[in-house]
Amino acid sequence: MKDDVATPEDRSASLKGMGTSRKRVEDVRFTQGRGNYVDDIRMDGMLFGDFVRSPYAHARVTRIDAEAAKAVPGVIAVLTAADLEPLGLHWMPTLAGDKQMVLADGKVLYQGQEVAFVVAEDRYIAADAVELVEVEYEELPVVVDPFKALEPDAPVLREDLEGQTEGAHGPRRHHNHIFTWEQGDKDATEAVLSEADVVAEEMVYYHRTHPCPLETCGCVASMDKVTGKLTVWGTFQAPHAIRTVVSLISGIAEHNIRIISPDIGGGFGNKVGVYPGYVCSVVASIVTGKPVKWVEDRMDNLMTTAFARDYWMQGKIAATKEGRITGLWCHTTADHGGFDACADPTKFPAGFMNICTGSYDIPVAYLAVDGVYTNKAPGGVAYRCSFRVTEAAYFIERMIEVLAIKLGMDAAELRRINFIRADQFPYQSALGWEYDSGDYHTAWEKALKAVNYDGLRAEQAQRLEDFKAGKTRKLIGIGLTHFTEIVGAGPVKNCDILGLGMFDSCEIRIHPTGSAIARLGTISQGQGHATTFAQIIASEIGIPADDITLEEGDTDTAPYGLGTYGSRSTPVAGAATAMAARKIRAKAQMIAAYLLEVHDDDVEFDVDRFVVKGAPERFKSMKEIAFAAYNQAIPGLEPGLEAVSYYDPPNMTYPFGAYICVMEFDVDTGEHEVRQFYALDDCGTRINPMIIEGQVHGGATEGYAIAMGQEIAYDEMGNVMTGTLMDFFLPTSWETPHYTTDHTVTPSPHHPIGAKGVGESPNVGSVPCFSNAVHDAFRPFGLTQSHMPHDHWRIWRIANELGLHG
Ligand code: PCD
Ligand SMILES: [Cu+]
Repeated sequence: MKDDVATPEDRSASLKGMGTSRKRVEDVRFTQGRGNYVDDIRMDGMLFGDFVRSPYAHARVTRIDAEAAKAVPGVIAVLTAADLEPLGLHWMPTLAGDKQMVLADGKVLYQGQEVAFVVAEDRYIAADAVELVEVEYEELPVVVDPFKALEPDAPVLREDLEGQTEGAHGPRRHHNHIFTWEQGDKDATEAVLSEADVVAEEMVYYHRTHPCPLETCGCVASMDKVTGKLTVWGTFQAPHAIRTVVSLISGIAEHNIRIISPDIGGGFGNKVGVYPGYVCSVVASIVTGKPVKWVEDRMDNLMTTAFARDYWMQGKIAATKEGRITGLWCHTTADHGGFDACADPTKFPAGFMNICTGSYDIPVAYLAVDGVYTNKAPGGVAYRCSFRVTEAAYFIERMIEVLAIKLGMDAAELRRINFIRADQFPYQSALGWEYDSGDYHTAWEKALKAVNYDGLRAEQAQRLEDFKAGKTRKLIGIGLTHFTEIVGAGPVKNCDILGLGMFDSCEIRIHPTGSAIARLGTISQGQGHATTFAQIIASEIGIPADDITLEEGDTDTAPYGLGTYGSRSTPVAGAATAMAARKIRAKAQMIAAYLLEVHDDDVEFDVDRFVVKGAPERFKSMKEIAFAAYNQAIPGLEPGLEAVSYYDPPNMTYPFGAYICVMEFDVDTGEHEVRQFYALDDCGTRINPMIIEGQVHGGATEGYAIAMGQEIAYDEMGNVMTGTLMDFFLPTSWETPHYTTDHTVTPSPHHPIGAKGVGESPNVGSVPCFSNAVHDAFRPFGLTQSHMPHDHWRIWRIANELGLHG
């Protein structure tokens, strides 16, 4: 038999298990135009919805006249808040404990807000009719600046909350104030700051941006009046949570709701939240008895769905003369827009921003975050870090640079002397986290060596001399970052969303002939879960990954899970997958021992079989065991071979990375060139190195976009200045830098396979890296801090303000 002669290495290779760069199975479908996205769904009699949106950022809605729109042939209905009110659906709960208007109820709070929902026989008729809905607005004063929003005489944005001094996250001290969240020891930190040798202080702003996935948000809602069953296909990153929310707000029993996330064309956090379009489509389907589709256009998506960041972070960092950091202080003003619609775990209204001590051993720290309402779109979920770790990493990595300037020190050296040492893990941070594992010094040295750091600094110094001598107009900037991520929300004891604990799940069913299907509570949006989760199972139970079907996103078949965001799939659902596989392996072991007529303890697992200890020629392959399981394998033992695991992780995982980039800046035009970008990631055990590399390329490209040009900008009237791809920067292959990827492996001690997440890391790490390169180039001329995005105009302006234009 072939089986008998194959070496364990050959057998292992044929499984395509963990550690192999297995090709992405989903790409066969995607590259041949056979993906199935929401907009591909077509049903008999399907209607289309489109929104009338507010042109004003703050206005009272005094009259809505839909008569002309309703008269258009093919228009079926026009919904307004007045129609939703009797159903109690004119407002909906947000994932952050706030409530949000589904359709304008008396006033609008941001440009693009949903005012009325037109339902028609086709999309074009709906769009035409939208133009005919007459809405009268009475303009109100607009606030787009969160600091101005907190002034005593600022206009009242949320009239529905007037007089409410208690919010979802504690006391409110002003009519536009949402919450104050405090972590750490304020007094101790302030004491350290007042006595320190050196204190560096800076306002670090992380601008408002947007993930802009290729596919916009959308859904098809179909209420079957005969069966009473509501099915909704949609771009949902958390299908089960959506099902529960729909049940809670509609009163439809949860078993009568089926949520399906088909293929998703990129999520990046944009598709975590609940949008008015979903609610309106469901209501319209119930009212009309027909399926209703709603799909945003690009402007809808950019202007109204979950934005990212918009954090003003005032920082102070204290150190000794030698550069040992002694304390960190941060006060953040967080601009949440018109409604607080973030998707952070309940106890963390500013997400995990308290990871802002970063990779450094900082004895005391204090963080306060004030959430503020402004006349901008709500959200704050996205992107590539749902939980504000990007903001935290940007803050600390900028503060380190600012401190290095103040100390007159090399920033690589400053990091080195402050890193948490390998022997300090598990490490308790001053702001309350227990970092599971890390080896920062090793990663840092490897990175510095890989780019020849000293050589780069010498070249940079030479260039500076040449610049001063008038021989060149280009400066070199070296960007450094060492980030620590926190992903895998999360232990149910401290992480829930709307009361739903953030565990995750996997169910595996082995078929008689030894192939299998696995279903998870997560949902891939392009990450390649069908490829990687099968690899975990392959390694755990010895069935080739190619023989395993992986399914996600259908709430009628998948076990309950909290979905995919915050790089939680690998840390949580990945762990559930390994645990479910191990349950199967345990039963397989019993069956194998019985068939081999030895005691359970006398067989051991060997790649794809159980062998009798000391007698490897006596074995039962997993294939044989699977078949036996469907007969009376062991008298009295229940037939079948399947298992489910609901996994509540004991801790988060803490991936980290060392990123270095080299950029050149043309002082006269403000143009830049990314000469080199080196990314070392440590995500613990690596499941699929090729997919990890793809994640790093994608995340770093998004980071490049954010740092160097991407922004959702508003004018003072609250108009979105960047609502189309003409103004919103999305890098193409032309602008995208070349990346060098590298890694170290420090497994997570508590994760069953030692894996940590990686999807978010490259964004968390690359933004400060690019931004630090900009600042580094101009450091010799006195630049300490300037706001992103560092587009050509802003870089030109820096050069100009520093007097470099002669
Ligand atoms: N160690 C390791 C880790 C990991 N991995 C892989 O990698 C990936 C990823 O993972 P993770 O990290 O775990 O993550 P997830 O959960 O899955 O996902 C999520 C993320 O993911 C990322 N990436 C991506 N990609 C794509 N393609 N698309 C998309 O959309 C996206 N998104 C983004 C985001 S944004 Mo948020 O939502 O904001 O929070 S979060 C996020 C997958 O596949 C996995 O399996 C491996 O292999 N290994
Ligand atoms: Cu995150």
